[in-house]
Amino acid sequence: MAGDNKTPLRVLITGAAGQIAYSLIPLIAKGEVFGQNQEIILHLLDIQPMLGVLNGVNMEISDCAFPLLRNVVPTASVEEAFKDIDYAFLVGAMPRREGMERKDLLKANVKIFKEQGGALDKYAKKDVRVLVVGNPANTNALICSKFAPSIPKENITAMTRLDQNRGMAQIADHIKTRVQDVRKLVIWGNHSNTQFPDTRFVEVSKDGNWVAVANVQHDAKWLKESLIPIVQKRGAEVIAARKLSSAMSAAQAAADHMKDWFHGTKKDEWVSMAVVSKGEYGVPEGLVFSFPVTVANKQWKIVPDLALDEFAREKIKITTTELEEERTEASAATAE
Ligand SMILES: NC(=O)C1=CN([C@@H]2O[C@H](COP(=O)(O)OP(=O)(O)OC[C@H]3O[C@@H](n4cnc5c(N)ncnc54)[C@H](O)[C@@H]3O)[C@@H](O)[C@H]2O)C=CC1
Ligand SMILES: O=C(O)CCC(=O)C(=O)O
Repeated sequence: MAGDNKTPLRVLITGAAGQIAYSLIPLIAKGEVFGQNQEIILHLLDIQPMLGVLNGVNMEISDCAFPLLRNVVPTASVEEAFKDIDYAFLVGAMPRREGMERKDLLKANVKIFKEQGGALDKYAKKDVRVLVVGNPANTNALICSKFAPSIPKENITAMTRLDQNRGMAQIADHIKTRVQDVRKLVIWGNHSNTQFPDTRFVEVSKDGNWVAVANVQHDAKWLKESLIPIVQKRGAEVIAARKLSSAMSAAQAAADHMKDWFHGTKKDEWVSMAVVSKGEYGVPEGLVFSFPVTVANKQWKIVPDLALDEFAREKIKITTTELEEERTEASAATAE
């Protein structure tokens, strides 16, 4: 029976009248994130001028007749939206248009995340788990956490799962296998074109066994060099084609991120999440940085002791420098 006897989870989506939310809402309401026995109360936040559109979205939610959906709270009130929430997808922010870099969004968007950090601090449950999707996602998460001092820093993460999914799909296509037969692609760093998609640990399932990608037919140069710019520039490529940024795939990645955080990762599976650094792999403390993680009991853990060669170190340095610059800019913008 839908929901069983469990208490419903209060799940917030911000930017709820926007395009990512439109694809994300049904994934959550159908039980694909928190499970088929978990009832949900959806809190949907957007800004006042979008309330008419949000009302239309709410009508469609009703028309879907989702069995797991106990209630919907569509609102432009930050207090109402963040009140007692268990999980938050912070999507609402200005998206990039053609010709812009994600960091061009920084000044406008970090102010939103300063306000929402304050709202998490004041109104959300203290063990709330947060996924920041709105760009620049890593630095927005850092700012959000800075203004939510009562929420553990580990509970505020940012999304690089779309980059992981993009890379895994490209690899599967390249070596002519199924995407579920590829694992351990690592995204290091920023959700930007400095990110480092690292293929050195990739494994492929062959005849029922996982083997290093080096042991299957592949083009080593493509894997080491070509894949990196493909993944780094995929967001811009979609914008150029659609005249809008990725939405269906972003929603799927957000659902994947939260599902793994909620249910845990499979044995020997790594996923990439941007999480607060405590200095792992030489990344400065406090940056929200994408690492390979495993998850158990709703706690992520960075995969330890991976060897970094000169190439990897250089790439990680580039994305680290960008995140440090973003942190400086964001601190200035939120002090204004
Ligand atoms: N981390 C990632 O992998 C990805 C991140 N993104 C980012 O996600 C964000 C949203 O993208 P879309 O849904 O396509 O944009 P959209 O423009 O369709 O929707 C954004 C929504 O956010 C709302 N919004 C703006 N300020 C808000 C506030 N203070 N509180 C609540 N809602 C607010 C807007 O009114 C709008 O309805 C963008 O920043 C985009 O760049 C998009 C794809 C992937
Ligand atoms: O690239 C962008 O700014 C659009 C959204 C995004 O972050 C992505 O598609 O990866």
